[in-house]
Amino acid sequence: MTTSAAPDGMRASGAPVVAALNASSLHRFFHSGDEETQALRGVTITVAPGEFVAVVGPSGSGKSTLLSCLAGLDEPDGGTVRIGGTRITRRPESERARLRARLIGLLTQSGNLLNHLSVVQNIALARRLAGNPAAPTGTDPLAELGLAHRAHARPDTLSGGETVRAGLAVALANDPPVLLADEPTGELDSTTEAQVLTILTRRAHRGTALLVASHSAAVAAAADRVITLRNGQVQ
Ligand SMILES: Nc1ncnc2c1ncn2[C@@H]1O[C@H](COP(=O)(O)OP(=O)(O)OP(=O)(O)O)[C@@H](O)[C@H]1O
Repeated sequence: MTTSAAPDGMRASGAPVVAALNASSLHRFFHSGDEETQALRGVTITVAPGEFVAVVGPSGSGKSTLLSCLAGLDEPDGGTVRIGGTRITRRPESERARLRARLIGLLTQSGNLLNHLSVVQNIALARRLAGNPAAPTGTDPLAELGLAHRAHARPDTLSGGETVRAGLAVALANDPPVLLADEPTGELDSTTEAQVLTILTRRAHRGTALLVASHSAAVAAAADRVITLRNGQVQ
């Protein structure tokens, strides 16, 4: 909620508000032989700091492709992605990886935990990759996620709900301004899903911009805004 009388897109001070995440006219095509799949066809979205946006749409509508492009895991064939004003597209992979480590928390369907490391070692690795070996002050993601007692567990010994929370702890290890999650609650029962959504909502209230791709009605209900993708376009 805003109490300022400043016009849209401006702070009360007159300075422009920088979107946490801005994607402009994203296109992504895949080719296989003579077949072309237009996975993204001109997708433009903006997420403000502290906003929780759900991306919904039928299977194959482009949700995972969109998240990969937003995270800099994949390079779109056209369009631009900016995180907090910093362009992440059209850069070498090494630069995209550096920016991703610093600016984006990412939870993918394949998970973001290395099985040969404990949960706490996975968090430490995420911090080293971002060039932040020390924890951000005042944050202990494991305590926040109710997972302190599983800090030294290997990921393959965790329950489904613990695995998602451990993945979130890694994604949040550097207190990123943007958190992207692909179907984070797909494997969870409704009680555990509600717990994860409470954690995500709390994060948004602390200023993190959240973009969550999901088929779940509960995720859409918890979000501030829902974007529907169909055939690679925002409806
Ligand atoms: N690497 C790839 N090579 C070829 N086609 C791909 C590739 N990745 C995605 N696609 C195609 O792009 C389209 C969008 O796929 P995407 O995985 O983004 O959809 P989605 O909305 O995430 O689906 P789901 O909800 O089932 O996960 C689909 O037609 C898919 O088959």
